[in-house]
Amino acid sequence: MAQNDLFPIFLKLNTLDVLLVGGGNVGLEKISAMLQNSPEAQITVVAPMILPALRDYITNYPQVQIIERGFEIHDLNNKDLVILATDNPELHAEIKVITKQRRILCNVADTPHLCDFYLGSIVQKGDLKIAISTNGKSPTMAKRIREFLDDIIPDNIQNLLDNLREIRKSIQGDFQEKIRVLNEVTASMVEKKNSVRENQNNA
Ligand SMILES: C[C@@]1(CC(=O)O)c2cc3[nH]c(cc4nc(cc5[nH]c(cc(n2)[C@H]1CCC(=O)O)[C@@](C)(CC(=O)O)[C@@H]5CCC(=O)O)C(CC(=O)O)=C4CCC(=O)O)c(CCC(=O)O)c3CC(=O)O
Ligand SMILES: NC(=O)C1=CN([C@@H]2O[C@H](COP(=O)(O)OP(=O)(O)OC[C@H]3O[C@@H](n4cnc5c(N)ncnc54)[C@H](O)[C@@H]3O)[C@@H](O)[C@H]2O)C=CC1
Repeated sequence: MAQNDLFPIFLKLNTLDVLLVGGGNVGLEKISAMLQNSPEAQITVVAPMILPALRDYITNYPQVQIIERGFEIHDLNNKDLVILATDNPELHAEIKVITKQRRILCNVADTPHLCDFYLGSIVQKGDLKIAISTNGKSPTMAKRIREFLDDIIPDNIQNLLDNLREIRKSIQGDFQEKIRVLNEVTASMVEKKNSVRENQNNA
């Protein structure tokens, strides 16, 4: 079976400097994906034309900076991540060469072969966050799975997480003992799934 070789990580965008090149519809999609997840993300947008909807969107995020002009190479200075979202594929290819030389991770919207990383579909329920990727095969399927998971994961999952955090803090004993207690108190979460499976198998 084909395998998804991507390695998911969860970035702290408030501690990184992101450059978004392009401020149109695709730029708006990418910046809202970042800010919905990391409202304090440090983002600079550079583009000669900024979509009014993007300008409106970032009024809630005073740390986001806009530079209204075409991309210049020095825009890459002190950047950790770059997202390219202009309507100029040649420019994307040129910038990608430089980011590679400078070892800055780069996502080129809608151009998988130029990406060092992909954006995922994200389920958010309080502190719980699930990132979904289809290995670039079908972003629409990723979106649908997000909607499905969002629907079935209860909103009060946060209470459960908060309780587990308290239990985690209160357990005495060594590391092994901690793992044993936490496995025990969460066992019912998987037992339920197993019993559904058994019922299905018996049916
Ligand atoms: C490889 C990747 C690279 C990247 O951009 O990071 C990529 C590539 C491409 N997207 C394309 C199109 C669409 N992308 C979306 C939506 C999303 N795309 C996202 C990620 C990714 N898109 C990365 C792989 C993720 C994975 O591994 O699954 C999501 C998950 C995250 C985000 O962008 O925030 C976000 C859903 C967020 C959500 O709602 O949960 C929709 C649907 C819609 O908007 O409703 C469409 C139209 C329908 C369709 O084509 O499916 C095209 C064709 C462009 C063209 O036709 O010209 C390419 C290029 C190609 O495939 O070659
Ligand atoms: N809008 C969409 O949902 C989709 C768009 N695409 C493609 O993606 C590309 C981008 O789409 P949109 O965001 O809708 O286009 P757009 O026209 O709304 O935005 C393009 C942005 O790139 C900026 N730009 C152009 N040259 C630049 C430069 N030298 N430096 C910095 N910024 C520069 C423009 O100022 C503008 O902000 C297009 O090629 C489009 O065909 C593909 C699939 C879907």
